[in-house]
Amino acid sequence: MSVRDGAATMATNAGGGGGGGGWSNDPDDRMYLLQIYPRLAAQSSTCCNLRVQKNATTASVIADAAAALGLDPDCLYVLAEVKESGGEEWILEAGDLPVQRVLLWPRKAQEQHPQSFGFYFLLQERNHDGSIHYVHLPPLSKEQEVQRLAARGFLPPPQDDFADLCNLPVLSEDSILNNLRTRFYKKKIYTYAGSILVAINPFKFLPIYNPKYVKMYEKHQLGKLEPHIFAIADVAYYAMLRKRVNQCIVISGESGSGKTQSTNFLIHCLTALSQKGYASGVERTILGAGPVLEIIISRMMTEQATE
Ligand SMILES: Nc1ncnc2c1ncn2[C@@H]1O[C@H](COP(=O)(O)OP(=O)(O)OP(=O)(O)O)[C@@H](O)[C@H]1O
Repeated sequence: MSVRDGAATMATNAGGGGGGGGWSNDPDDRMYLLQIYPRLAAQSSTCCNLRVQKNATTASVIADAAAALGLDPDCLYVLAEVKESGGEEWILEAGDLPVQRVLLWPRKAQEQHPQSFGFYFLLQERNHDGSIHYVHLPPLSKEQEVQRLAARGFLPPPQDDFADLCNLPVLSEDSILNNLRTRFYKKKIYTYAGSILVAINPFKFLPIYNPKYVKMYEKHQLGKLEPHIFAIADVAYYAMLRKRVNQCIVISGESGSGKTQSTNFLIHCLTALSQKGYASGVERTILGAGPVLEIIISRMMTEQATE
């Protein structure tokens, strides 16, 4: 492929990574900005900014880039599309449409594509025997790739903890325990698994059970706020009012895990919700019945086990 006059393109400034916005308002003659980096024997650090139409071919883009960069028109050049995130460098055919490639890149890299974004075009000479020198960029691990894309703003920053275990990118015993541990160290003792609440006993008082929290979780859709036992109480309470059907909250866990304490928090929230006044004699009565109920239930279970 030799350099020839480009039919569809207009060369603008050579040099610098800027180049202004590349999009015209009229969809028919919309111009797209291509930033092309030369990788030549006589290396220059300048980049060439071209404004081209959507149907500009690789051949015409090469011709314009060579003209804009003042390169020898008798030499053979190729245009390579670089996608660092995939460790990929792809030589375009003469008839390929570079703008179509750009439109498949992450949005941020579409209007401006400086090399630092990892998506760009390279202009390089063909070898003397006509062959093309492919360069394989060192492949990135999945983790590195995600980090780089996040650093460049193509992906949201990686989360180090998830309020709902269902959102974990990898679901395994390790990832679940790591997530619960990370949250626990941040004093987040509650985590959802869908509509189930996992609670880890902090063995110390946390200031997250005062009336302000009852109010905050009232009539809130599960999952909208940080996981909390009051959110479970609230969902059960309003489901009972709406459906006019008794609701049941199952609390399970090993001895000392905090079942009694969680029951107390639930009763506290339920009585507050039902009375709309937060000092309640009803709460005291129900809480007082708790130990009696516990003895009855434990007795029933022992009897069942011995039958
Ligand atoms: N959310 C919490 N915040 C502060 N302390 C807690 C919390 N949950 C549990 N605890 C404390 O942990 C201890 C054990 O809790 P609890 O008695 O509720 O466990 P349990 O699961 O009911 O135990 P068992 O099954 O043996 O009756 C208690 O001293 C309790 O105050």
